[in-house]
Amino acid sequence: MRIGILTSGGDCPGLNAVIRGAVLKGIQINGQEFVGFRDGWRGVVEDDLVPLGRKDIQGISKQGGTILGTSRTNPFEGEKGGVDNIAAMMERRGIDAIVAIGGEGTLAAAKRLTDAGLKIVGVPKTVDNDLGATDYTFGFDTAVQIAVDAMDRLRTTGESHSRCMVAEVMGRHVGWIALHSGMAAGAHAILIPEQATSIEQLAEWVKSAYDRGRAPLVVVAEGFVPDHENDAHSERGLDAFGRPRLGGIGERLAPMIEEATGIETRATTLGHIQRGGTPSAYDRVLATRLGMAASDSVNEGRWGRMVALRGTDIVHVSFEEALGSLKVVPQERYDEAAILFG
Ligand SMILES: Nc1ncnc2c1ncn2[C@@H]1O[C@H](COP(=O)(O)OP(=O)(O)OP(=O)(O)O)[C@@H](O)[C@H]1O
Ligand SMILES: O=P(O)(O)OC[C@H]1O[C@](O)(CO)[C@@H](O)[C@@H]1O
Ligand SMILES: [Mg+2]
Repeated sequence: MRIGILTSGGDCPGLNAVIRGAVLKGIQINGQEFVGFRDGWRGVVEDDLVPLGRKDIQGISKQGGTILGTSRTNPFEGEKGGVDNIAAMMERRGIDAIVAIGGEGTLAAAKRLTDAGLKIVGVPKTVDNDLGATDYTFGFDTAVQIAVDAMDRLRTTGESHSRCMVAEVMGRHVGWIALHSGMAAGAHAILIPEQATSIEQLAEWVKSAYDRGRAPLVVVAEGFVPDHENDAHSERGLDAFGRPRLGGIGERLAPMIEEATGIETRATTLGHIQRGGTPSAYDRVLATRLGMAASDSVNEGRWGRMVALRGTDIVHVSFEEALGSLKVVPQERYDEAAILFG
C-alpha cells in the first residue's frame, strides 16, 4: 500500500514523531510505502508531494513543528478541491490511503471525504487537549511545561518588584493548559473559558495573596470571558477559516486588576512559544505510538477512524465519535484547583 501523510491545522510539538512512527512501522512491519503532502490539505488539492522514505524521517522525533508544513486549506474549496479531484489525484499518484494528522477541523474534513468513499485514517493533534475521544493529545504536555518554565520566571521578577504577574496561555475553547500550568506553577488565580469569573472575585484572590506577602500570579487562558462580557477577547482579525484570532485578554485584565486592587500589575502573553520547539519525552512517546497505530489502521482498513489514547492503551474511534464532544475542564477539576487560589 502507498500512503500519503499530511499535517493540517495549527502545528504542535510531536507531529514529526507521529510521521516517523507511521513510516517506520509501515516500512518495517506492514509493507507500506509513504509520501508526504506539503502543507496539509493544500498539498492534496494542489498535488504537491514529497518523498517520505526511511532517510527522510531519520532523527525527526525530537524536532518541533512539522517537516511537511501545515495550513488551514479547506479540501472542498477551490478549482482543484472536492472529492472527485482528490480521488483522481490519488489514482494518478498511486496513493491508496491518507493518514490525516490534525485537530477537529482537519478530522471534520477527513470525515466528509471518507463518507464520500476515500480511504482515510486520522491522528488527533491539538495543544489545547480539547478532543473528547482521546485522554490526552501530544503537544499538550510540552505546552504545559513551556508555560510552567515561563511562570517560574515571572514569579521571581514579580517577587522582586512586589507586582502581580498575569500569564496568558493558549486555550481557545477549554482551559486545560491554564489549569495544569497554573497548578504546577502555584498560581493564585486561574481563569478559563469554562468559568465566567468576575473582576471582583479575581481582585479578591490577588489581594489576599498580596496581603500574605506574595507576588500574585494570575494564569488566564486566551479564550477566557469575564462575567460582564459575552465574547473572548479578539483584536487580531480572523484566521484563514474565518474564526477570530484570540490573544490579548491578559493585557486587558492587567489594568483592571491594578484599578481594583491598587497593586502594580504586568501581563505576558506566551502565544506561539507554547507550540514551538522540541517535544517532551511524554509527547514523543505518545506521538510515536499514535503514528505506529495509524500505520496498523491502514493495514487493517479502518477507514473513517481515528487512533486515540484511553488510559495507557491506543484505541480506535470513529470520526463521528472523535468530533462528537469537546473535552472541557470538568467542574470538579476546577473546584479542586480553586481551593488553592488567593
Ligand atoms: N467541517 C469542515 N468541512 C471541511 N473542511 C473543514 C471543516 N472544518 C474545518 N475544515 C478545514 O480544515 C482546516 C483545518 O481545521 P482547523 O483550522 O480548525 O485546524 P484543526 O485541524 O482543527 O487544528 P487546530 O487545533 O489548530 O484548530 C480548516 O482550516 C478548514 O479549511
Ligand atoms: O495562530 P494560529 O496558528 O491561527 O492558532 C492559534 C490557535 O491554535 C491553537 O493553538 C490550537 O487550536 C489555539 O489555542 C489558538 O487559538
Ligand atoms: Mg480547529
